[in-house]
Amino acid sequence: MPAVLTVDLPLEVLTTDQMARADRLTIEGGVPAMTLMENAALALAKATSQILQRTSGRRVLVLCGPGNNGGDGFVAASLLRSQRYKVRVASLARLEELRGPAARAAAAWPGAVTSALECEFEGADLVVDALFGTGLARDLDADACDLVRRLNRWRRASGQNVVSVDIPSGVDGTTGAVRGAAVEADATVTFFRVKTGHLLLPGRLHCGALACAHIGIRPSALETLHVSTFINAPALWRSDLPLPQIEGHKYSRGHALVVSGGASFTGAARLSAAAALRAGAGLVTLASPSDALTVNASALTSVMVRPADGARGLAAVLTDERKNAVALGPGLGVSEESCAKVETALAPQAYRRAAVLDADALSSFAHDPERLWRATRAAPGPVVMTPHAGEFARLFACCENDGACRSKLDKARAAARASGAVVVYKGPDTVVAAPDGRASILPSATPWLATAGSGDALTGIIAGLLAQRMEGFLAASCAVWMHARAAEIYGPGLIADDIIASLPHVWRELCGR
Ligand SMILES: NC(=O)C1=CN([C@@H]2O[C@H](COP(=O)(O)OP(=O)(O)OC[C@H]3O[C@@H](n4cnc5c(N)ncnc54)[C@H](OP(=O)(O)O)[C@@H]3O)[C@@H](O)[C@H]2O)[C@@H](O)CC1
Ligand SMILES: Nc1ncnc2c1ncn2[C@@H]1O[C@H](COP(=O)(O)OP(=O)(O)O)[C@@H](O)[C@H]1O
Ligand SMILES: [K+]
Repeated sequence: MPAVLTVDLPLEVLTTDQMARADRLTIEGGVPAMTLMENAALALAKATSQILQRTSGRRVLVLCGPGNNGGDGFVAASLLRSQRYKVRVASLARLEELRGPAARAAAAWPGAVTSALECEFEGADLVVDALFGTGLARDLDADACDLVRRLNRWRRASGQNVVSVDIPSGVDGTTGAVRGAAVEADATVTFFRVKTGHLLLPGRLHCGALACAHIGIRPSALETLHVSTFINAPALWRSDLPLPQIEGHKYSRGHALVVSGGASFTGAARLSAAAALRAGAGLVTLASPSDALTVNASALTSVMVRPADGARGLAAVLTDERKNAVALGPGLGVSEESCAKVETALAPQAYRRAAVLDADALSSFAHDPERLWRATRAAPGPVVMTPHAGEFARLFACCENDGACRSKLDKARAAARASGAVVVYKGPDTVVAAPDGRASILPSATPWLATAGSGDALTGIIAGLLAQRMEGFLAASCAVWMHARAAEIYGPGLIADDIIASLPHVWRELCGR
């Protein structure tokens, strides 16, 4: 998928069940199913024709499936034919098996229909994939898998374009999983709202450029769907973004405390501390074990350093109420002492202190996650946890193995519910989930982010935003986006320090100056 961090897509993201309800409500409200299908086909034909004009192609092969996704294909085929493209149609089902609007769409197609299983791709300049959409209910059978794999091989060998209707056939629209085999598309035109399967891996990698078309479903349909999943884009959190005020001062921008590891593990916490400052915290202090004080102090300028040995030392530093956000984990070490430090940082207080837990602050509880959750649930302020897949598996095995958790999104939500914390489940499709059920999915991220210290920088950005009193879920979502955008702006060759150096460019974009 091309970079879409700054592309406009509607924020709400639906499951296939929610989309089916939106369809049903609209049809019950008086919009005929055929009208929705015609609108969907119009958008599809427009996108297809734009690609054909760009590539000077004229010959289109439309592959139609047994449901309404295939119906969209038949209507689009008729539209493209009326625009004088040379269109062939191949169907997976026998025409007499089609029902409802799909049957009517097929009956209105004036040309021949061949069998999709036997069709040749040679001679096509573009293939429209209208085999399966949001109604995919099980794995593709062997014949359909074979067809999809042949299509993918032809696309790679010929360099021609494939446009998928609604979702690449074979991708589960809700989980993003591949059900046997899945079409690799250059572009996907979906309808009304993006589905979770478009954003979660591996589904996202099959979509190509994703466009979302209006087909006559009113946005008010969203009210009855209780949508709680959103694309992680500035529109989600921009109005809550903390900006320095003319009448403000450094203390009004918050004071983040980052906890350093021992003498040979200090770099990670320094990255977090620098990132917290760049994210806008007015002050950042590094709480350092005495044996690491010199190395930390000699490597820092705008970040302050204070001695703090063990959990007691940390408690002493934290008596200063102005230190309103604390970050622990990077370089902390996996140990009982780290557990004690986390419990100290989360200890109930009369004032609201936010916390970010990453890396060793999570792994130290791998043998007893319930102990961590007792602390996170009792914490006086928002808690954000930032596990990568390995840390998530260690800490949230119960959510990993729960049969009801079918996707990364489900797992992150279950983890947030269990812990009472905001969970940032990192990776190329980072999911942020809040205990109240809200979730965001990052729509793209450069793989250059997979570099040592990158997660430490993210921890710091979250801490910096929390110090400025941004709400937990929004702060975590915003930090994940800023981190990815900083990397996107910097480009190839990125190392963790560059993410931090690139943050002023991200701020400039967000502030519009
Ligand atoms: N509703 C609306 O108003 C609008 C809907 N729109 C369009 O409709 C699409 C949804 O249509 P849909 O619900 O008919 O499902 P669809 O994706 O075509 O597939 C279901 C068919 O496939 C079958 N089937 C399933 N899995 C299978 C498998 N593994 N292997 C083989 N067969 C399998 C299943 O049969 P069954 O499970 O009953 O055996 C059924 O026949 C949506 O993506 C959008 O493009 C737009 O026009 C806008 C308005
Ligand atoms: N392939 C990838 N594509 C995009 N982002 C990635 C990829 N791999 C990792 N990331 C991101 O990079 C960061 C790595 O964090 P983490 O694994 O904790 O690294 P470290 O421990 O070295 O700091 C996370 O924000 C993660 O989402
Ligand atoms: K499709």
